[in-house]
Amino acid sequence: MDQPLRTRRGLLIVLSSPSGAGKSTISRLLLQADPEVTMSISATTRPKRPGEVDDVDYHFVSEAKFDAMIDDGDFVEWAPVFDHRYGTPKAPVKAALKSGRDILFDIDWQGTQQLHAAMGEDLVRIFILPPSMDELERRLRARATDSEEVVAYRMARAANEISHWAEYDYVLINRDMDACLVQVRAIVAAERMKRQRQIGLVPFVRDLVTGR
Ligand SMILES: Nc1nc2c(ncn2[C@@H]2O[C@H](COP(=O)(O)OP(=O)(O)O)[C@@H](O)[C@H]2O)c(=O)[nH]1
Ligand SMILES: Nc1ncnc2c1ncn2[C@@H]1O[C@H](COP(=O)(O)OP(=O)(O)O)[C@@H](O)[C@H]1O
Repeated sequence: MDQPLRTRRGLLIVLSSPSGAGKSTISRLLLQADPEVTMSISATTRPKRPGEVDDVDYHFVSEAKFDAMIDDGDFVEWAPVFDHRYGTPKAPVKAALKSGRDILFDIDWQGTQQLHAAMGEDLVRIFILPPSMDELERRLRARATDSEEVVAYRMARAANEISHWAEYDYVLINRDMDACLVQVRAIVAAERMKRQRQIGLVPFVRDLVTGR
């Protein structure tokens, strides 16, 4: 009898934020905590940072390969960000949704708008704000993966990314990482229940009232 309760459509969960606000960290913690969530691994033309692993953090590809992926219709969305291009491969998204699993996207506001246009119904958009611009800069430096120049460029672009905050369904302030993760998990839990009500509960309620 509990089988229908688990039947639900997969969610498309988007996390966006200015660079350094904490979305990669929150994504990693959510994936560790919740086996029903898979990560969408983007393709990018940006160089690999120290510690990043190809096909785990990103699919690091050449400009020519990225062009070919566009031409082949491999992306559900793609956009230029910080002088590089980033795109979401279509096939893993389809596979996750078909199997009823949720898929998590760490993408910017441009990609979020495109996903919304393509598959808005099951999209859950979460925007992460830093507690202050000073703290954002401190986190970018503390991460110690980017040069001074790259940090300055990302700070200069932060206000533009933040200007899209109101296009999101939920807006969180990442002061404390644990508290922020609790909030993200609460959102995911509530959004799942919404879909269960729409799909999984229909046969359950039918059997309930007919006494089967
Ligand atoms: N539209 C789009 N944006 C992406 C994609 N992958 C990553 N991004 C965004 O590109 C921006 C830069 O990402 P990254 O170079 O990893 O820097 P970080 O945000 O500082 O970790 C971030 O805002 C990401 O959310 C993608 O597939 N599509
Ligand atoms: N709530 C927080 N408090 C303190 N440091 C944080 C917090 N959230 C993230 N960080 C740190 O800030 C840096 C940037 O976080 P990251 O997840 O890489 O950001 P993004 O993916 O948004 O660019 C990392 O060193 C991370 O450990």
